[in-house]
Amino acid sequence: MSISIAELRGVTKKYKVGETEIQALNNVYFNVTKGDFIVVAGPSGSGKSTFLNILGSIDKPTSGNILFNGLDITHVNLEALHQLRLNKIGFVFQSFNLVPVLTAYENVELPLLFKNISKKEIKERVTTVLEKVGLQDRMDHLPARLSGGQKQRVAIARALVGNPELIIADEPTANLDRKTAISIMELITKLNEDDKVTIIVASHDPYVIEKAKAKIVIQDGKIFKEELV
Ligand SMILES: Nc1ncnc2c1ncn2[C@@H]1O[C@H](COP(=O)(O)OP(=O)(O)OP(=O)(O)O)[C@@H](O)[C@H]1O
Repeated sequence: MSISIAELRGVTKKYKVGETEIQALNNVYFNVTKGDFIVVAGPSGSGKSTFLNILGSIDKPTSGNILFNGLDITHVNLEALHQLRLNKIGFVFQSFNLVPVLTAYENVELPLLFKNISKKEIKERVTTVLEKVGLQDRMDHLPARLSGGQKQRVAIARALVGNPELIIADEPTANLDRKTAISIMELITKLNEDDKVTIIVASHDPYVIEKAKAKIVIQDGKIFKEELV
């Protein structure tokens, strides 16, 4: 039986820009289940980031419901959403979003500082996850002294360090050269295959699409195609 991690039920998202209303998502139903590795494709501006942000509770829908682990979280308070993101979801962004004045180690450590975990355990977890992404010899480097691929590995380590149930990656290879993009996707694929991490990733990149186990396409705010890759 498949276990639901995150689910959208009839989700619509509208943005207002001056007098104009933009409908970024239009009555979307979708369920991410445990162990999935889904790629979200679709043209620029079709609603991929909006879809991921709502799935990851970074953003709220205009109407419709969001469930996480089967519980309706549409109307829970900000503190509960913060705890959900901290404990259950890891985010990876196209532009890495690292804190420039913190080292690789400190960037990965950051989410754990909001949790009640001993210093010893924090050190063990940060070191283990940085080793997993192959950065054991770059822990003390500031982001400015890392390559694009290394920065994205730090971001992946930061997303993983809290042992999340779901990793959401928004165009994780878009700012990387081909070779680096391939090594980042190999890492993400391995996380899904070996550690059974549930992954949903937005991308136009054919290599990313090829690696995923399933694909959905969003166009004009609707999911119009769902197929196994
Ligand atoms: N904060 C916002 N305010 C107003 N309009 C927005 C906002 N965020 C997104 N939009 C609009 O919503 C639509 C969907 O945008 P979204 O970023 O979700 O698309 P996308 O598929 O991720 O695009 P891309 O592939 O270019 O990143 C677009 O028309 C965009 O201009």
